[in-house]
Order: sequence, then structure tokens, then C-alpha cells
Amino acid sequence: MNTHKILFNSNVVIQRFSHSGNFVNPLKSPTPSFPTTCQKYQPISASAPPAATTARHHFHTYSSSSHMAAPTSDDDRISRITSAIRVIPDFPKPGILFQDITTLLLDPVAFKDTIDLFVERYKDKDISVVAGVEARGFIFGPPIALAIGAKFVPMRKPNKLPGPVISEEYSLEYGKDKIEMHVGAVEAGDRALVIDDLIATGGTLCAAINLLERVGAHVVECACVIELPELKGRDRLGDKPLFVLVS
Ligand SMILES: O=P(O)(O)OC[C@H]1O[C@H](OP(=O)(O)OP(=O)(O)O)[C@H](O)[C@@H]1O
Ligand SMILES: Nc1ncnc2[nH]cnc12
Repeated sequence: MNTHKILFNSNVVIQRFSHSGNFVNPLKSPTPSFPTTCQKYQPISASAPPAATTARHHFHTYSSSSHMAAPTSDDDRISRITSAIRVIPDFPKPGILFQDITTLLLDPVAFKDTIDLFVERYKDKDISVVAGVEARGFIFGPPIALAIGAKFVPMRKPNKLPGPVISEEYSLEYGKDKIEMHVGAVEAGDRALVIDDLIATGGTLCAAINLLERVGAHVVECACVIELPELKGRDRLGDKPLFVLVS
């Protein structure tokens, strides 16, 4: 395992690289063209170049710094989380390597490790709202919100929320979608953390950020369990900080 220090979100963090036998090319089909910032949906180009084929897990955790306690046994926790995520080829479409977090949920130790790592990072950051994106952000968001004393706000697929909503459309790997948030759930001045299981192209997180910023909230950071770096979602977030456990 190689270990080196990088600058990450203003803190010195340790980045570790290791290889896993069953985690290979995250996308075997051509890469669609995605917006490079949190801009509106752009049409997908059929003639885009192939995706990069090298994939590996690299773990973003953080070391001791002046204002954060160093969690013990990060290696063990990240390894357990990585091992508990199942990779399914050709789901839901040929060419997609699906990162299945349902197997992580079957492992109470790895699931707790996941929540603990996020809670340790955010407990002293004065977060007032945790926004979780449907559907898998609803799994990780609420336990984090409860542990750090923040409200949880669901960002839902269209026509699911009963009250008045604001909406944002966004592009996916294949096609487009929309998320909605209840008007009044988040207020100007709220300090928000956006949680999802995975960042691919970054379209979903961008839409969530846009919804929160439209009502005057400050998005402190986005956090995901998994990042697919080949799809460059991190670039699309611009200067908005992103924290991930596994990529
Ligand atoms: O970075 P992006 O390219 O936007 O992709 C990431 C999103 O894709 C998946 O959700 P999906 O849209 O499949 O919905 P689901 O969680 O309801 O299955 C995943 O849970 C993220 O929300
Ligand atoms: N490869 C992937 N696995 C799981 N969820 C995803 N959402 C977008 N791409 C995904």
C-alpha cells in the first residue's frame, strides 16, 4: 500500500492506494459528455471518447490536525467499508459496473464505521441541515443528522413531496432527472451538508447544491461513500468541497 500526504479541503490528509481484485473498470462503454460545472443539463454526445480504464480504491481519510481528533483504526474501518461494497457488472445497463451499497448495510460494523467517519468529520462544523438525495442519500443522511444535531431534509425525485417545492433538473450517465425540495425546509443562513452514497458525473450533487443555494443556504461540503473518479464529478463541483471514503 502506498501512502502519501495531500492537501484536501484545507486539512492535511492521508491518501492511501490499494488494489482490489473485483473492482475493475467502472465504465466500459463510451463516456457521455457532461457539464463541467454545476450548470444546467447538456445533451449527451454519442461520439465521446472512451472512459479511462484504470480503477482502484483510494481512500480519503484524515490525519490528526489542530482542530480535529484523529479517529483510531482508519485503515481497518476503510478496509471493512471497501470490502462490504459489492460490484455488479452490467447493471442496470450493459457496460455499467454498479457499486452496490446494500451489502454494506448488511454488515453492521462496516455500516457503523461509515456513519462514524462522517460524524467525526462533521460534528464540530456547525452544520444545521443534512440534505440527503433520494434514494441512497436517505440511508446515510439521517443517522449523521441525528448524531450531529442537525435537521434532515430529503431531496426527492419529482412529484413525491406533498407540499410546495423547488426543483432542479440534472443530467445522469444516461438521460436526465430532477430533484425537488420542500419550500421552507431549508432557510437562508442554514449551513448544509449534502450526503449521497456515490458521485459519478456530479450532476446529482450539483442539483442538490443549486437547490440549497437558491434558498440562501451555505453548502459547507458534499460527502459520499464512493467516488467514481473517471467520471470527473469532482471537477463539476468546482470549488465546492467533496469528501469521499472510497474511490
Ligand atoms: O453523480 P451522478 O452522475 O449524478 O450519479 C450519482 C447518483 O446516481 C445514483 O442515484 P440514481 O440516480 O441511480 O437514483 P437512486 O439512488 O434512486 O437509485 C447515486 O445514488 C447518486 O445519487
Ligand atoms: N456505477 C454506479 N454504481 C452505483 N450507482 C451509480 N450511480 C451512477 N453510477 C453508478
